[in-house]
This record gives sequence, structure tokens and C-alpha cells, in this order.
Amino acid sequence: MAGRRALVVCGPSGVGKGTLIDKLKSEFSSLISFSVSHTTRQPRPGEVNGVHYHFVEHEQMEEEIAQGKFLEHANVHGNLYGTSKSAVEDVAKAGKVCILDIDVQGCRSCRKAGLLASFVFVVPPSVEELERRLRGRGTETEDKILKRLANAKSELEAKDEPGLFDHQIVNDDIEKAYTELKGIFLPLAENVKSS
Ligand SMILES: Nc1ncnc2c1ncn2[C@@H]1O[C@H](COP(=O)(O)OP(=O)(O)OP(=O)(O)O)[C@@H](O)[C@H]1O
Repeated sequence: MAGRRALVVCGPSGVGKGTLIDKLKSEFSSLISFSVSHTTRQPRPGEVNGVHYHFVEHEQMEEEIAQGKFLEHANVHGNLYGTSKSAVEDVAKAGKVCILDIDVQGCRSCRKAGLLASFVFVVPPSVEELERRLRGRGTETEDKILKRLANAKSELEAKDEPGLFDHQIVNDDIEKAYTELKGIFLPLAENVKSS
């Protein structure tokens, strides 16, 4: 679609977003990048301002949010995190497609902010399969698995929300899902090249 230069990937935890994005990265490494988020938390040792995050003061970030400079933001345990419009724009200026792996709330916010992107929702073949994948990954405690599954149910309800997602990809067979994602990604790469 004309003007779209970013790719938003959404879907419940464990559905395979990271796996699909990694496949895009390995096939199109020179055409893809990620935006640098802002945060008001303190940098950890080794974290570089402008690389890992844009580290900013709370007051400054609140002001910029109020000025509409952010596509989305969240308050996590008292610290603000967010994606600025300019951080996403910087990626397009560097000639690459910006990939945003964000939750449903973030998608709503990006839509409202008018982000020019293709919004993709990755759907699990079933909730049972989602649970199998989450358990199979072995990265979460039982507590977290249950929380993610509960979240998944409400996230799945959002996939048909009018005007929110442009595409739904069922991640049953990974190669098939990846082919669909590639079909959405390639026109965006063309748009970045010609802008
Ligand atoms: N089509 C598929 N068939 C079977 N297993 C898959 C498929 N796609 C991904 N997986 C596996 O499911 C697990 C979850 O995938 P992944 O970590 O990519 O999910 P995610 O959506 O990025 O999750 P999170 O939002 O928690 O980061 C991984 O172990 C991955 O290898």
C-alpha cells in the first residue's frame, strides 16, 4: 500500500512472532531494522544511549507524549517506555523497513497516531497449540504461562477489531506463514526504496 514503510507484528505470546521476524531478518538483513525505544529508567551497565534506548528524564518524556511525539507508550513499574514517531522515521530514512513487535494496545495507539505501516496479527492454529508452544519453549514459569494464556484470549478477540489489522496470518505451518509475511513485507521494502 502506498506510503507504508513499517511492519507491525502483533499476536499472543508464543504464537511465533519472534520466529517469523528472525526469518525475515536472516533473509533480508540489509532491509530491516528496529526503532530505538525511549525509557526513563536508568541505563544498566553497558547500555549505550541512542543504541539500546534513548534514555530520557521522566518530565521530558511526559512533555513529549503530551505533544504527540510518541506512537505508543506504557508505564512499567513507574518507568515510562515508548516508541517515538521520529525513532521509526529514522529507520525509514536509513532505507530500511522498521519492524515493531508490539501488543494489541500498542497497535491501537499506533493506529490512532496514524503510523504508516502494515499491521499484521499472527493467529495460533488453536489455543491448545499456543499452550504447547509456550510450554515447549521452556522459557516461562507456570505462573507466567497461565498469565500469557489468559492475555492471549483477550488479544485474540482484538484480531477482528474494525480498522485495526490489515492482515491475519495463521501460524500453523511455519514456512507457509513466513511466505505470507514475506508477501506483506516486500511491498514495504519497495516503498522505502522509492521514498
Ligand atoms: N509454526 C510453528 N509450528 C510449531 N512451533 C512453532 C511455530 N512457530 C513458532 N514455533 C515455536 O513456538 C515457540 C514460540 O515462538 P516465539 O518465541 O517465536 O513466539 P513469540 O510470539 O515471539 O512469543 P513472545 O511474544 O512471548 O516473545 C518457539 O519455541 C517456536 O520455536
